[in-house]
Amino acid sequence: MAEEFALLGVPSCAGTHGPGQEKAPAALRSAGLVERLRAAGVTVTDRGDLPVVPFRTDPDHRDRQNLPLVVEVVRAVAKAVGGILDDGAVPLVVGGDCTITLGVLAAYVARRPGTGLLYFDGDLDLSVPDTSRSGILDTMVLSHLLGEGAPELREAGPRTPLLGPEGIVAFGYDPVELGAAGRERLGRYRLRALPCTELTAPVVDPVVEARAAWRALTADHERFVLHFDVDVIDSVDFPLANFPHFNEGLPVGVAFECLAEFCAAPPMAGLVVTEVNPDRDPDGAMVDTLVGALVGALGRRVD
Ligand SMILES: NC(=[NH2+])NCCC[C@H](N)C(=O)O
Repeated sequence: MAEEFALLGVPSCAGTHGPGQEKAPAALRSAGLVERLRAAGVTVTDRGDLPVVPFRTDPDHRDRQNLPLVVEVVRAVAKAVGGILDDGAVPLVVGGDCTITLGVLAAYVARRPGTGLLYFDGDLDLSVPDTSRSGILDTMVLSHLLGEGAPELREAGPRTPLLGPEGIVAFGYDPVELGAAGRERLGRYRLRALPCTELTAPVVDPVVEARAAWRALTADHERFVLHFDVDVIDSVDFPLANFPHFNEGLPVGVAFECLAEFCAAPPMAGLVVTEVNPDRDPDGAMVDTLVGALVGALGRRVD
């Protein structure tokens, strides 16, 4: 039976640095995401959007900004993605900030415990409230998946930790943003994580590395969720992400080739796209290019 994708928009800025990402699901739809996927032979249904959560700061809780709101969105995502999985479809979740991936994993862990996470992101997001300067929760996604940080968030899924370190492979992170606490966690958990700097070295073939990354993850996991944060792309090339990485990250073509490699992998069982900020793209050209890359990547699953 043909694989069916189910598109879910999560227009939330609850856990991030500024406004704009709440417009991403609508922008991707206007750029023809659903129609272009269908034209490429991908079966997709549109499940609509969760409620819009506009950006705000939280001066009363500076180290864990908007925590109750982030938890609410995570729970709503878990419920909606759970429904998609129960229907036998493959979630295609469009954020929204990166905290939504906690909800996606909560849904998988409850139903399909042998699921790993390929974290294709410009940041490792290993901060916790106690040491974070910004208190922005989308910088703390992996730490909460691993069972650290704010109890309300790390305990929002069916088990804590939601994932062990062996359940995660990170790909393309920017070491400049890591910080001392992140470096300590990276070492302590022995996380499998390949920085962007190692992917852009002259002798390295990034697609070969991408293949090795998903294969390593699926050596002991039946399937994986692909988290794709567009901030893994160098902002000089493609300044669409909410949090910029100028002269860091992957060249746009390399990022899209790796995206295609991950998306074509048979064990890829769900895709989350985060940090798309249409305010950074007034003429819509980058959103259009991104839709083309997503369609090309998912189209590779169709024979
Ligand atoms: N997930 C991200 N955008 N991370 C970038 C890190 C940003 C900065 N160090 C902060 O804590 O706010």
